[in-house]
Amino acid sequence: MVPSRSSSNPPLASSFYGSALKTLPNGDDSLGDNVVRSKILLLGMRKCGKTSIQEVIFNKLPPKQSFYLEMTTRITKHAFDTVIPLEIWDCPGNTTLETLGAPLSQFSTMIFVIDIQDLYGGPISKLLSFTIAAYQENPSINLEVFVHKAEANTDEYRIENFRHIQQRVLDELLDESPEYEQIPINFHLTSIYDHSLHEAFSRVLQKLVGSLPYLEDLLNVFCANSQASKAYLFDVSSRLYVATDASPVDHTHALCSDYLQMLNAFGPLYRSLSASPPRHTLTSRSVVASPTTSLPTSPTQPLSNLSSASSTPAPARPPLPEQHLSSTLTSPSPPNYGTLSPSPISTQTRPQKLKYKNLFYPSASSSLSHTASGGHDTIIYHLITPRLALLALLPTVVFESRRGLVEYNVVFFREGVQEICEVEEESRQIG
Ligand SMILES: Nc1nc2c(ncn2[C@@H]2O[C@H](COP(=O)(O)OP(=O)(O)OP(=O)(O)O)[C@@H](O)[C@H]2O)c(=O)[nH]1
Repeated sequence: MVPSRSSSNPPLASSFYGSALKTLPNGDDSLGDNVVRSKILLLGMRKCGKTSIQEVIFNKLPPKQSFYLEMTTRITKHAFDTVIPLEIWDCPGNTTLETLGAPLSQFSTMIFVIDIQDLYGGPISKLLSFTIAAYQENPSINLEVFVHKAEANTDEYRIENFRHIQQRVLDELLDESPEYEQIPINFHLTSIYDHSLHEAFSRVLQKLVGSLPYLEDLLNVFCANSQASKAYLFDVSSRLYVATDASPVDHTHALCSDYLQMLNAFGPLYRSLSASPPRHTLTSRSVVASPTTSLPTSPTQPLSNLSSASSTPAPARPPLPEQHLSSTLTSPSPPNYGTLSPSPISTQTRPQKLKYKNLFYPSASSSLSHTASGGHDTIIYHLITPRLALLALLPTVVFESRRGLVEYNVVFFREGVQEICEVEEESRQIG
């Protein structure tokens, strides 16, 4: 089936687990869903790949099918719910400041797409006019440039063209006025045919998530206490990572993204099975659906603290079991696993949050062949909220010997993330 961009019938995609993308009917200004959405403006010349970017990330369009997308003739607004609600404006190639029909101050982010194979004169002068106007109207706007279709160039030309575009934009801004030198513009090399697009868009998204430092703190603590070498909090549907721990993002991003894609593809096959309680082992050892997890109680911190942008240190809540795993690893006598059996993670009767009540949290794991360091790693997946999942890598030996404790740490991690998400949602409710 050829995907059409001109359809005015929402939704394009939705699912219970995962994010939902809705296309707003032409002319509609809002979804009427009473939430404040962060608006992202997607601009560029004709055929530079704007709609492909939006469709591949948010509507699971197979990249090769982007060839059949029709030309965008009117501004199309897409609403997408992840850790924060987004509204993406896909603009036709001939959009100007006058025809945009909205002040640039409304937007949190402007993404300007430049085809790496294009002649750069036209796109760059358009980029400059939007950048200067955006900066004057809204100095705090995030300005992002996607140098797109990067895979079409050889490695050598890709980097050369990327640098050339970057330099030319900065030079021309400076020519306009010396004060524009300070405009912060971020450049990304992207392609729908590899992971670069998801990685770049993830970085764009992260700048909009006010609670990012807290999510990162939770991931750092999880990694430290579970001996994980890397952990990501992914939006399940779009496969954008909304946060990661402090270690550098490397090839593990592609690994986790591919694993999530595989689970997204096969997950629905298991859903009906896992609907019946209590727990079902779905494959020999790799995919497990757990029933609703009862979350351990811990003292509640005022939720407003979590969302404040002040320099307050990491919130007192959620209290992850500090050193829990590491201390037991060095403990001479084996810990009492008691209620720490792998799945269900905890069966204690604890107060549950209404919002996440009656949900079940599938998990999965797979052991990987030799890693660069020569050892074996295991990749784990745990659903954290209906939209977010934790993906992490840890040594297989740790996973096999201390799986219960790793999963116990996941319970605390989940509780922390759920609270942060609740705060984000509350702060964006209108009325
Ligand atoms: N090689 C390559 N082609 C791409 C990439 N992204 C998009 N394309 C192709 O570029 C062409 C135009 O893509 P669109 O998404 O329709 O571009 P657009 O900017 O929305 O076009 P208009 O609606 O005319 O403004 C299609 O043939 C896509 O398959 C990419 O990363 N690499």
